[in-house]
Amino acid sequence: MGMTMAEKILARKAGKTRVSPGEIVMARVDCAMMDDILGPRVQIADELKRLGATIWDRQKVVVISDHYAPAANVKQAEILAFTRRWVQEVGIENYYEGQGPCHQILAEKGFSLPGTLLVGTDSHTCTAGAFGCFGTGIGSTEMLGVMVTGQIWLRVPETIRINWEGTLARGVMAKDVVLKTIGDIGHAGATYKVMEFAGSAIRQMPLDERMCLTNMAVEAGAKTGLIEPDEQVFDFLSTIGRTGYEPVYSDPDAAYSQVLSYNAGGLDPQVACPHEVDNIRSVDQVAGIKIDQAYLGSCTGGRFHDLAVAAQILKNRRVAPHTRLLVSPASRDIWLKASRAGILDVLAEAGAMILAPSCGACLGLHSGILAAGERCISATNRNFIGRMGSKESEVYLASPATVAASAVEGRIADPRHYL
Ligand SMILES: CC(C)[C@H](C(=O)O)[C@@H](O)C(=O)O
Ligand code: SF4
Repeated sequence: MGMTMAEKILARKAGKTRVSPGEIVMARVDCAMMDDILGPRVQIADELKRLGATIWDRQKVVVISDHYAPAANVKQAEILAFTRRWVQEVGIENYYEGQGPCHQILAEKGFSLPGTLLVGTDSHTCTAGAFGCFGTGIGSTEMLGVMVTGQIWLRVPETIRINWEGTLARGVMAKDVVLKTIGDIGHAGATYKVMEFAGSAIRQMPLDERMCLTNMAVEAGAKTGLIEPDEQVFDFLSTIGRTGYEPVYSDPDAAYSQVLSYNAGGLDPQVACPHEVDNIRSVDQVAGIKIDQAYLGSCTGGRFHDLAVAAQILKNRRVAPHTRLLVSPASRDIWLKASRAGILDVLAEAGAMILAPSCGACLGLHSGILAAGERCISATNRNFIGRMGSKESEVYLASPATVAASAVEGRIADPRHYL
């Protein structure tokens, strides 16, 4: 019996030749990421001091201040100041602040490497799976253990194989693929499993799009999402000078707990309605619903490809007068690239507010909070009650294309009419 790529990575990290689902292993971590919310200031720094412990390998630790940066109030500013001081004090060189959501930064800086194990104090650490890296979110207590030992115990998850074959229609994006998948299996449909995305539609996707798929795996409860790495991944890593990793691939006779198969050509744009990610409708079922805000951004929907598609739709058009379009590029690099390509100009000319790369509006912390009774269509990954502001606001999740088309009409709209 063969192994899935998740099993192969965990076997490697546990120093074993093979592992099976259900088995508990002690795995060596390749990279440990802490963000500003659940990172050093949530006792990790204090406990390390109390234990008199040192960090197992500072080169393998990355700290990213993204949720609170730039600070919206004194409390956030204090947390950022604490985090900054701490990395200095303990000598962590991999510190990034205000450059964008951590999962995008981990990818850009080459910490999401094929065949490796990455843990982070943020649930969307699964984003790294687009690079063939087993990335998973852990709590702060668990992270304290990793800081001291460099190891973590994990139960080997079962894997669900999700095949998408064929070619997506124009105006249909990875976000639609993942919303459709989660709509079918439910928001707990992959609990503690791996979602392995495969098939010709996935292979055709740019890396930016693949990251949207793996990013949302946790929204179905998955331990991680994975995609077999290919030339696109290797080429990207070589441009940033990362070498020496060893990719893994699933064996043809690997065992899956479930196999789902889809025809990409038949997919319509999808929308997740309030207040659950699996409350899915196709766009034509909800078209016409009035919106107050449209949001393009986050570690799900603020990458270069997302902004480029939105700009195609918004070029020579205007955001509807009663609607706000907010754009937060997912990193400083994306901000610069989009700026140089003229994309930010197109968006701003259409009436968009261009914001700093940050988590801000995605989780209702700052830069775009919703008032009671307001409705937002968002390229992000969560639409829980109150996620982006008031408990009496509503969030609809959709692709960047659908968000852009909706901004033009001021109502939920089908992007295929604009492309
Ligand atoms: C704040 C943080 C713990 C959280 C997460 O883990 O995902 C956040 O990034 C989110 O998207 O809700
Ligand atoms: S989902 Fe939103 S809040 Fe969470 S890491 Fe991504 S951008 Fe930040």
